Amino acid sequence: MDKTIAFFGAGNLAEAIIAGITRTNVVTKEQVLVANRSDKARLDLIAEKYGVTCKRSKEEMVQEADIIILAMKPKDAGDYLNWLKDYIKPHHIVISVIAGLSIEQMEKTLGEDIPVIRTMPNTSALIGQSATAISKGSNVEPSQLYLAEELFQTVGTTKIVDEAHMHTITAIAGSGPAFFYYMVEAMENAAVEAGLDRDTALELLTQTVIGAGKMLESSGEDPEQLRINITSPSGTTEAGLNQLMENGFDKVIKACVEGARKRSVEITNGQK
Ligand SMILES: NC(=O)C1=CN([C@@H]2O[C@H](COP(=O)(O)OP(=O)(O)OC[C@H]3O[C@@H](n4cnc5c(N)ncnc54)[C@H](O)[C@@H]3O)[C@@H](O)[C@H]2O)C=CC1
Ligand SMILES: O=C(O)[C@@H]1CCC=N1
Repeated sequence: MDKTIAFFGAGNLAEAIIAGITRTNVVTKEQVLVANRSDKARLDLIAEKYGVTCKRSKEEMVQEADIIILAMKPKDAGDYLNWLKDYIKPHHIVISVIAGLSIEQMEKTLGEDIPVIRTMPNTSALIGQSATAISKGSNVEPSQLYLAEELFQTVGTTKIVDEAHMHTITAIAGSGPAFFYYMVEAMENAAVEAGLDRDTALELLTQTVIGAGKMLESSGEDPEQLRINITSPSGTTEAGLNQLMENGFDKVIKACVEGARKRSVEITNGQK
């Protein structure tokens, strides 16, 4: 890809994407420019680890960039967009990974003529396994959308979606890995309480999650059928599932997804 990519924000998510795009050589390291607001040590670490360029001024970065990636927290996005609007040109493509920041909000500040793309990746980008949803603004050419897909395909799979679904997608795919990690933590703790050593528990759980994910991906069965296949009548799985059902698992998960989704709506509405 003959494009220069400027990251504004060098946090966890930016690092995951930088790791992916530098690993796959979709652009050269020199074509990746990174800025952070204040944490210089963090920037030095990113420069050392990935060989990307972290020494340009923010103004120079915008001038050199073809693609500008917004990777700061939602609360910092407004100030940054207000700054960017004086430097941005219609040849730039702006890609946001920020939860709750709408295309309308970006276009309103930057101008209707600026191509703006909203995405929702997750931190599995670090190992090339993100599930990234992508929505395009009103001024995005098919070739520009393709470029965004190409970029995020270096860190996993991509799916073009209607922006209206971004709140839900942020809950299940952006935040989603954290919910699975929490479930693994809970299962690990339960196994340890029952006397298994932590390392063995985590090793077995990790492969169990990987195996289940790969079955979902490639067995051709839906999750319900895969669950049924494991559940022998009067067996151990049935006994465990009964506990989940009796203790309101479905309700808890629904509340979890709804809580995350609602928070995304609140962020869009400017709530702290
Ligand atoms: N962490 C995750 O799993 C995911 C995060 N996101 C989104 O990615 C964004 C970043 O999240 P994290 O990386 O977790 O946050 P983080 O807090 O680790 O990193 C954000 C960085 O942006 C920097 N920053 C703030 N204002 C800046 C500016 N004007 N110019 C340059 N840098 C600036 C901060 O100094 C900080 O280092 C958030 O908006 C979040 O909604 C999206 C999907 C998943
Ligand atoms: O928790 C957050 O707000 C971000 C967005 C999706 C995942 N992490």
